Amino acid sequence: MADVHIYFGSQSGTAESFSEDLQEEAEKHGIKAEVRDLQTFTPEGFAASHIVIMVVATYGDGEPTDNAVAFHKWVSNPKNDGALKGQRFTVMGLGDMNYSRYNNMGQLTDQSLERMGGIRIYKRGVGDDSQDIVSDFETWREGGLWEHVKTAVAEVKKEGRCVSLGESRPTSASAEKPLGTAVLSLVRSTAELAPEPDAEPSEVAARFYFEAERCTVAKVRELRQHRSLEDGLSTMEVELEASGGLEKYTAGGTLALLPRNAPSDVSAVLKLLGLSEGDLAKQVTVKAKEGSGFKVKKPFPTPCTLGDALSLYCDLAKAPTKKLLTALQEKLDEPSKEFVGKLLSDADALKALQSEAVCCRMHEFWALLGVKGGLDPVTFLQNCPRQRAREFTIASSPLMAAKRISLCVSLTTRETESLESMAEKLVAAGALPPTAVAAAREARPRFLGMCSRYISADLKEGDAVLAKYHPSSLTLPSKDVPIVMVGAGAGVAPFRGFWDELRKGPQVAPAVLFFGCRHPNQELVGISWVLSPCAWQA
Ligand SMILES: Cc1cc2nc3c(=O)[nH]c(=O)nc-3n(C[C@H](O)[C@H](O)[C@H](O)COP(=O)(O)O)c2cc1C
Repeated sequence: MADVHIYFGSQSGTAESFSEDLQEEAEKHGIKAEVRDLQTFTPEGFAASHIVIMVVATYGDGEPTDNAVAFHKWVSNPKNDGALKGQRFTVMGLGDMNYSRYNNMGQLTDQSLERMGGIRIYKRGVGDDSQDIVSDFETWREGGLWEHVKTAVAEVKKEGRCVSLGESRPTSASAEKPLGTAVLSLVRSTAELAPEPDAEPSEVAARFYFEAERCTVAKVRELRQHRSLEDGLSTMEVELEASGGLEKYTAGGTLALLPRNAPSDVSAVLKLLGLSEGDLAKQVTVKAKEGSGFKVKKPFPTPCTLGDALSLYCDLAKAPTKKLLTALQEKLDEPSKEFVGKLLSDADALKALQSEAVCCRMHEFWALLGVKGGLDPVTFLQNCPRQRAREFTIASSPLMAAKRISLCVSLTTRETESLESMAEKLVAAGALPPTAVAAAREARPRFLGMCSRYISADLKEGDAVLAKYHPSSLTLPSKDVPIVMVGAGAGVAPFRGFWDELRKGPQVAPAVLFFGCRHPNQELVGISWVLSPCAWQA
């Protein structure tokens, strides 16, 4: 029975991975900890936890993540005051300083748990995703978290509280069957596929793959006259067929879209796995290690092609995580195995290679270690960091185009810090082999946003994408009042949808839209669709 339950509210996986780190660290401190997804929240189960660590992100406009909606509703209801009497808690909130309701969920959760009778055992942490959220998390954790948790564990034991396993168990979508271990395998064709066990997503990112709508791209259009990926002046208009859950979209809402890795990154990783382009058509399938009668947690929907697994569900634009390195280490040859061991025991060196400043991609990382092939494909697929959907504000209105959703996407790009200089330092420290410096010289010196690169360079009419709609609190005023809208670049997106609403709706008060752009000679196409409705201005 766990001493501590670590609950996470996460949309794109950060809070989830921080929770896993906390669990690992708790074990090192001799504390038994269990990570729980707030998706499985029940009032009885939560109240039965005597010590909780909450890691909660904020979404929308100060709102809970999808998996924390029920929990947030429950803790916000004053009728439940007192329901958590004596529960020990601490909260780590994740947010982004650029949002007006910065870290709202961390703050509200902290206040609510106290109001409900909980005892705060350690200060609330605040992580800012616009700066260095990992450092914020580490600073919070290292400021005395475990000492306070240990004291709380001792207090709870002294009070003689014991948690009955039955009442504290979270519920599960397919709870009837016991949970088995998922084992992936690769088969040559669909004819060789066996029936798969019942399954649920293994992590927050994976839930998106299972729940998103598969929709068709109706149009992709460049909004600038001079398109250049490298100078960052690519802005695209994308139109998607709004099917299924997307049909209820609203202007100003959010569309989350799953990107694909760059084909060159997929090819480079294929070589590392000892496979060729011909193998992309192979099928990835899952079974339960324990046999039939067990359900499993799947990392992504299967059966699927190896091509989809690598380009859609794995994030190949990142250096490997500790989890992937640990899983692959045993099957590596010397001296790569030894260097992986060194990086796993040197947290600073690994963190430097994973940093956003250098943006070392998957194949670039392995090149630094001198690994040219031989990584086990199944271990890689099972443990690779998962691809996250990226969110865009919708730039259309269902009043104008009920079955079409438009997005306006600018390429995100910047120079990276020199991987070569970093490699030199790590070679000098013995964390990388001497060949790493030459390998680092081959790395791409620019960061290109994962989803904006995909949309700018690869997406085309007729393609299928995975997308999910989220409502937003960004709406037009309900009263007929004068409106001023100001948007620069792709930031004009929600106002384009609002403009359409205003043209179709009963508004008589004047409205004006100011559009800002960098180069009058390069952005005429973008301006044309923004300015033409201005003629309507009252
Ligand atoms: C669409 C969207 C809306 C967000 N809204 C807020 C917000 O209102 N307040 C805030 O502090 N952070 C906000 N954030 C930032 C996230 O909370 C932050 O990136 C966090 O690290 C995400 O954690 P997760 O990966 O566990 O979901 C928002 C992020 C996105 C993508």
